Amino acid sequence: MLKVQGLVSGYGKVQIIRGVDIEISSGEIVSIIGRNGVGKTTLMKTIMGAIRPMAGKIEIDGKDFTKKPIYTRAADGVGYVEQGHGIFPALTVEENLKIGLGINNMKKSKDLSIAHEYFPILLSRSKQKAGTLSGGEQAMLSIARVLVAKPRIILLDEPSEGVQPNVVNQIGEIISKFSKEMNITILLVEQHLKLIQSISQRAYALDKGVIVGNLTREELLDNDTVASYLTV
Ligand SMILES: Nc1ncnc2c1ncn2[C@@H]1O[C@H](COP(=O)(O)OP(=O)(O)OP(=O)(O)O)[C@@H](O)[C@H]1O
Repeated sequence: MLKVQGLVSGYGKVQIIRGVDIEISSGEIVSIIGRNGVGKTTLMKTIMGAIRPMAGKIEIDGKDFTKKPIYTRAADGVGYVEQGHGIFPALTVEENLKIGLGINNMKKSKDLSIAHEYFPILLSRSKQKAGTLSGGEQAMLSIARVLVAKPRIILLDEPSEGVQPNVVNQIGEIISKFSKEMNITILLVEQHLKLIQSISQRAYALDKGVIVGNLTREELLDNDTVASYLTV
């Protein structure tokens, strides 16, 4: 479904991602784990088209995405939940969700039912300004906003950030549920060990811009093994 080969990217002339290979099948939930600053967000942004690769190839469903810009991704079924959730705080929950439907559909009363089906709390908060939501609700909104476009793959960058532990569990269960029911592939960047372990089928470990581990589900469930990739 997603195939990344020999990917090199960074900022200016500085290489942060230094030859990454990743392969994910349709419907899989796969995590990228690694310490702070190893390049996880840079990798996600490169796959998403926000950073142009210096070398390598990105394929999604057999189509070459290497040089495609970020704004074509949503129409091609690729959703991105950026680190820090990326919601619009001055807009209402409903307006944020409508943005997920695409700029052309903003004024139409399009179907947001998928968002409400998986995140019912957002229905009761429809008219509330997104900036006044709790951390957990903001995380839910950021995921729901991508979900309304019915993507085939979602890149999720640290959805647990600023979210209470019990709500992180709840969000994890919802991600697993819609991934299974809608056959959505998930590439997850996380530091939150429990979330990684509860929903990932396997994981890649990233260190200094290269893949240093390819962990099976069994290896992921071993706290010491995972911790060795997450701690400094
Ligand atoms: N816009 C930028 N310009 C230059 N360097 C950057 C930029 N964004 C990130 N970097 C650098 O790239 C490196 C990797 O950062 P990145 O955010 O990808 O790491 P990360 O693994 O996602 O970290 P974290 O877990 O803290 O989010 C860091 O050294 C960072 O300082």
